Amino acid sequence: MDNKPVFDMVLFGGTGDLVMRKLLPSLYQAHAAGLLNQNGRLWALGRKDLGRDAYLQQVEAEARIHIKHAFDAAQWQSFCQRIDYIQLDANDAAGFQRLAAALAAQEKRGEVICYLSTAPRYFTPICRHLAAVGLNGSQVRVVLEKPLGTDLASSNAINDAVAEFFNETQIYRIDHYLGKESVQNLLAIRFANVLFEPLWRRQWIDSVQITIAESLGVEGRGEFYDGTGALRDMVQNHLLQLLCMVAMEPPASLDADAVRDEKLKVLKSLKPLSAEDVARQVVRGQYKAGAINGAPVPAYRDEADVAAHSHTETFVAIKAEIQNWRWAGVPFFLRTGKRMQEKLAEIVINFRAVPLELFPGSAAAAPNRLVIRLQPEEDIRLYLQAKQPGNDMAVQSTFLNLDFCNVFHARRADAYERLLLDVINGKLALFMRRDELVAAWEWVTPIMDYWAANNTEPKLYTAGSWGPAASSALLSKSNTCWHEEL
Ligand SMILES: NC(=O)C1=CN([C@@H]2O[C@H](COP(=O)(O)OP(=O)(O)OC[C@H]3O[C@@H](n4cnc5c(N)ncnc54)[C@H](OP(=O)(O)O)[C@@H]3O)[C@@H](O)[C@H]2O)C=CC1
Ligand SMILES: O=C1O[C@H](COP(=O)(O)O)[C@@H](O)[C@H](O)[C@H]1O
Repeated sequence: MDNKPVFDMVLFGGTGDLVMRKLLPSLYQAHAAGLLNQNGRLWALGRKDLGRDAYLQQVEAEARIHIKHAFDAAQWQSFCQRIDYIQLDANDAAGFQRLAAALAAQEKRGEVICYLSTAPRYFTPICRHLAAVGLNGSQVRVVLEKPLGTDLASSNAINDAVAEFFNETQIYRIDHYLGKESVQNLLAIRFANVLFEPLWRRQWIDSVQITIAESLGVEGRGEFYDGTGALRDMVQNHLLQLLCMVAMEPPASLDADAVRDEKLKVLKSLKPLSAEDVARQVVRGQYKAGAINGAPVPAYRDEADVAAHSHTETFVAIKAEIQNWRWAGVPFFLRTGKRMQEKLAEIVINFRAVPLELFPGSAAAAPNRLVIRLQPEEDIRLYLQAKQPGNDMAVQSTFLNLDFCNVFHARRADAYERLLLDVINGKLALFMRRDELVAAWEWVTPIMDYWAANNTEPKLYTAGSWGPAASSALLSKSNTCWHEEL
């Protein structure tokens, strides 16, 4: 007896990069791990009249690249049994009728999941046409890919359009950072242990850093990126979601709304940034030519489809503050950038110094630090002071290391796999609710406004560095420095 939910997953944008590179490989992994109901089906959609065989040929060529060593020919063949291709243009009702007919012809029917992996301008016609063929009932879920707008008004317009046809509980807004194992582990570390919770507050924490650094550049997405920039691409969503996970109060349960209510409170407690605050507390950067791992890379402005005099930021650092009883006065430093020295995502909790130095023979005792590494590898390090071996009573810094890959040998699911399974299982906790999105846009709006009003030139940084010097200066004003500078 297969107790897993039966589903029909409809992939709008089925020929696109995201489906080929992330969604189908993730679904393949779930299939290979036996996590999908045997009657679960995948319907890939695209405008070309490809036919199933030609589509599958294309998918297999891509899958071999993206699945890499986990590709198994026999598993792949059985996975392909689930896949069909339907020609559909978002603006043409005929394709939706073909889709509805194909779904209706299924012997076993379950949840219908419509994954909108297209540009957001197609969301409205897609939802309208789905409703017209009856595919917006309670058994239908709709997954929305980012970017959900470029500002609050456009985000509201997209959400209003989708809300005309779907209830909030049918809408899954993806932020793939919430699917990362170590982000969820943060909840476990905080709320399944007594050790940290008493210390997790302004009395004991000096500052928090959240970094998402990439060594890649814009990778063929120059046109999209040049109209977007790092603030909209990474800060408004991923970085603020990570901040919520660090700062939220313990939820009453792990139910979707219990978790999302707590995240919303954090977003609403973020101190609004005045124009003066933006000038002082936000660093806008853009990479110039440099080298990554010894190989030369061009300046952002020389990337394909990027305007020659582009002001778009590829780097942002922000000092944020949360105005509530737990966090008042604790700076949260957020940072993201492309073409940084290495790919690295981590959360650093800097604890306060001990009130009295008892070990004068040692170098000044470094305060405790908890470093939660999300990628490239996942681990958690708790930096402590310990006695140096020998006769002197001197201490030195060392760390306890929780290396998850070595501790837990189970297969680690990719973020998209985890989130796709949650959609199939109807779990909304790791998806953004509309009010969270609104609060996040509201908080970044003064930054966008200030940059636009002042035509703020990004500060240039060398590709392969850790960003502009102003980013280090931002922290030194608070008597601290980025983790890698320690
Ligand atoms: N790629 C990534 O890593 C990420 C992408 N995203 C977002 O996901 C969305 C998809 O991205 P990506 O896959 O990279 O984009 P692509 O440009 O690679 O693919 C776009 C897809 O949209 C389809 N499409 C275009 N016009 C229509 C139309 N009129 N009717 C129906 N389908 C149409 C195309 O199908 P065809 O041409 O065959 O008709 C194609 O499958 C974008 O909003 C992107 O910003 C978000 C996070 C990461
Ligand atoms: O959403 C996005 O995220 C990726 C970085 O994701 P990661 O999981 O590889 O850290 C980023 O490259 C892209 O610009 C952005 O749209």
